[in-house]
Amino acid sequence: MFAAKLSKAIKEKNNPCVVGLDPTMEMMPEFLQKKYNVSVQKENIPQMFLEFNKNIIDSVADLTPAIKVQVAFYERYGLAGIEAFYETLKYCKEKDVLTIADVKRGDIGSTALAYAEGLLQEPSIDSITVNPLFGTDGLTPFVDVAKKEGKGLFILLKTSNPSSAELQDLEVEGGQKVYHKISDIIATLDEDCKGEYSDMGVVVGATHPAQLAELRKKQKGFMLVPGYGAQGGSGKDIVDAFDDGGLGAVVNSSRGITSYYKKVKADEKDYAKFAKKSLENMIKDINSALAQKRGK
Ligand SMILES: O=c1ccn([C@@H]2O[C@H](COP(=O)(O)O)[C@@H](O)[C@H]2O)c(=O)[nH]1
Repeated sequence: MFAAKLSKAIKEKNNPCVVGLDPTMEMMPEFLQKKYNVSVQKENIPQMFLEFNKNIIDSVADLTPAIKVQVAFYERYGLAGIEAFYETLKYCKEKDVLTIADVKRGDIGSTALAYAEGLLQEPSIDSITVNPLFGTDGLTPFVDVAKKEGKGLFILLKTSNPSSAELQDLEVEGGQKVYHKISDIIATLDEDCKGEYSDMGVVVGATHPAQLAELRKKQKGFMLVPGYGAQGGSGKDIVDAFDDGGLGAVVNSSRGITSYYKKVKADEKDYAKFAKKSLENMIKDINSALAQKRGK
């Protein structure tokens, strides 16, 4: 059900680009810092983040099929930060935008079930990211709850960071690498999938174009592709994450969108307008790379 909703939203908005809301103090316009008096009242930081996020959501909601919210940037500020995380997710849903809670959870089965129920039974969360390091019995509770709730998973498969090869590319058996083994396990999680795409998706970085192509052929779920923009990925790097109809993947950019006003030295009052501008640039880049691929 999640994958079907995501496909529908991508088609309606003609856009597979996802906005990431990972707020930091450095990202905040000075006028907001003053408004919330955060140099004195640090406890106001989460409320400031929430206002920052809401203005960006208002600005991009018509364009983006989904918004990814990385929990670390909220947990950093304790209970009030966690409240801002959930308020951000709720606001996305009010604006009819699907949500990806980037929580990267994973544990032994009993704990995984607690994580899965806590997150996937929350109405404002449509999908979460999951860490597969515990193997099948650590993944099964997430899969079971996701199926029951009609929610989606994005399971880490080949991450975007420079050191991802240290473990994920280790050779295991018959020339296979660790990420191949993870891919095989994920492929077994939804064998009875009837939809066009499985709700059991994967995360593969935009910084790994060859693996995007390879894993697109093996995986039945949507690909969440982080690493565009701030980490160096571009439209031409990610085209093979998509099927011929331009579906099957969403590409995330966080800092590249929310900090764009700083990059182009725009008036800080216009930060949300420039977030939209950056998203429009990203959409153009990706849609033209996809059109070029189709034209080949
Ligand atoms: O392999 C991964 C998995 C997750 N991420 C997350 O995506 C965003 C990327 O932020 P940018 O500012 O666009 O670089 C961030 O929330 C990461 O935690 C990833 O980058 N790579």
